Amino acid sequence: MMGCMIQAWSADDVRAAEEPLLTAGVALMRQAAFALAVIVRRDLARRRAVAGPDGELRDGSVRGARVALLVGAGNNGGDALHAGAFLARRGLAVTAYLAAPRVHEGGLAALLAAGGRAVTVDATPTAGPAGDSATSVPEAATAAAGADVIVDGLLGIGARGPMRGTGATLVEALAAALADAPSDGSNDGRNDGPHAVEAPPRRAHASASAAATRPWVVAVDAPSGIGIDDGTLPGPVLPADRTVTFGAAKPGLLLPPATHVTGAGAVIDIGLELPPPGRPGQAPAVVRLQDADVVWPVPGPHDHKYTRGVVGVVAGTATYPGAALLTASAAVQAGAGMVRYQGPADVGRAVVAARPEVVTAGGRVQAWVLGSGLPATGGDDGQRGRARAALAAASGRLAGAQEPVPAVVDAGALGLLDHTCPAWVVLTPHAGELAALLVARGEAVDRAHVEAEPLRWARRAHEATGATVLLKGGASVVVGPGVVYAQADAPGWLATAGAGDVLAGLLGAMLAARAPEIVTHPERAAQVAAAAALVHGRAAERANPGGPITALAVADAIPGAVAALLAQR
Ligand SMILES: NC(=O)C1=CN([C@@H]2O[C@H](COP(=O)(O)OP(=O)(O)OC[C@H]3O[C@@H](n4cnc5c(N)ncnc54)[C@H](OP(=O)(O)O)[C@@H]3O)[C@@H](O)[C@H]2O)[C@@H](O)CC1
Ligand SMILES: Nc1ncnc2c1ncn2[C@@H]1O[C@H](COP(=O)(O)OP(=O)(O)O)[C@@H](O)[C@H]1O
Ligand SMILES: [K+]
Repeated sequence: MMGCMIQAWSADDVRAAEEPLLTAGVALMRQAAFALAVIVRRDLARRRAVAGPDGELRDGSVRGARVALLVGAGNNGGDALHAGAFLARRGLAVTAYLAAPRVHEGGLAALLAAGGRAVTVDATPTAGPAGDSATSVPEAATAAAGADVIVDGLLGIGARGPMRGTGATLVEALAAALADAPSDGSNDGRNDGPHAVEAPPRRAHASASAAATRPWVVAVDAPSGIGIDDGTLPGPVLPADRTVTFGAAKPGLLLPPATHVTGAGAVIDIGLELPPPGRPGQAPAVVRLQDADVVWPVPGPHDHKYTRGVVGVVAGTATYPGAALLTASAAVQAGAGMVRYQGPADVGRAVVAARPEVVTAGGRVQAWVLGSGLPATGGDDGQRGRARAALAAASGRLAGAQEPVPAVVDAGALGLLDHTCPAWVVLTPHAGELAALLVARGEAVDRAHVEAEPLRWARRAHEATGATVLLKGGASVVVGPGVVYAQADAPGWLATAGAGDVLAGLLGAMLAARAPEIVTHPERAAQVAAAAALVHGRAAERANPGGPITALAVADAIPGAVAALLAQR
């Protein structure tokens, strides 16, 4: 692994990595809790910024700020309690809401000794741990919703299944209470991943409006109740503005849908060795590429159009001619040596009129882009036949044909896969298309199932077809042989017709540029697909930062996005 990609390790691997340190007596929890407290203080100070004499905003005082700790039965609650003790010692008003009959004893003792309060939360209050009082779930939710910051320490990597018990009812009540409170906009909903430790922007603090503003929610290790290893949302979860995670990112922080409730990130180094001692060669469960990880061949003096890669496009029909232009444009803008279009003559003429770089003459190609703008059923039989022939050639199944080459199989071409594919064939379905592909293979699954468990179903599709699978969505999941990538690089504005056609063309150009390498090392196709999702997202952002975009504008923003990535080298 290279660059600065984010590696997420399974809960089991993280535990295995913690074990030797805990055996050696390293105080991992105190390290974790101290880092958590520092980040909570810093985020709070930013949110309470005040204007200095020069008019510049400066971090504000956090003294007296109200901190609500949500504390579960395990060590995740222990982290929250110890962090609360640090914060109480710095003058913050810390109250722990204990959502379990027994909580981490050392953490509770530390909090009480530091001047914090603890309240047992229960529908039918009974005597709780020493030094606390009791409250009902609605009272606790109302009180926590009125705090300046909520620290969610209900469940971490010990979570099994949907959150149960008092923690679950508390989170449900709190989520309802918070939904009514206005946000101050500190978190714009963008998830830059666990390594994005930047503090929220400074906001001028006005006590009247601050009282009405919803609290900043900091998740300890993970938003409690997410599927730590699979990124599912099996039950109640409190969406976080920041997730402070220990030792390494966890898969659920990167994978959809849970990645959308993690907020900003922060991975705290607590000295874990990963892969864990005793598991050499163990790979991270999920990887997220960062800008520096994008491999983009830069042409040199000996290159010519054929070494740069020729992309063959079989996309668009008389009914959906726009897909042809979007796919071909993206391939051109991504720097393909040449783009050859195959399709109905009038569609080809329209493509060439708009993009004179495209040729319609036949010839050798180094990667195919197949199926964008081809309906799943019916439509243009000629175009379907071309796509089927190109897919067979790409897969190496056409007697006497050229060497196999990578292929992107999109939209209507997904239904043409009747054989097992090599992994240099990359499928690019959205959730509905992935469900249809699996239904055709005997699975009982629909779009909603795929959206709820994207990793599971993308993996199933990879296993069923052999192909690399790029499952598109607000965050995209790529599954190839032995690897999983999860990219969340795009603004929501990218959810617009034709955006997927642009991704297909872009990915085709990226595969064509490295075709011989990808066919020799098909496991690398997944990394190229993940990089294409990243570049696609960056281009979308550049197309119109913060506002609506069109698919063609995304294609036209690819050159600038690539230049910006290369300039970071
Ligand atoms: N080891 C260390 O020193 C370090 C650990 N660290 C921290 O520890 C965290 C892991 O701690 P952990 O192993 O105690 O598990 P944790 O996530 O707190 O939950 C376990 C408790 O929850 C319960 N429970 C389970 N599922 C449930 C559900 N669905 N709904 C409701 N309850 C459920 C479960 O009950 P049980 O299943 O046993 O009945 C048990 O009581 C980790 O994320 C990190 O924050 C860091 O400080 C670094 C050093
Ligand atoms: N909410 C979202 N946020 C960011 N990107 C999104 C979102 N929804 C979809 N996308 C991306 O937009 C593209 C849509 O592709 P697709 O569904 O195939 O549309 P089309 O078939 O119209 O081209 C995909 O690349 C997908 O990852
Ligand atoms: K948590």
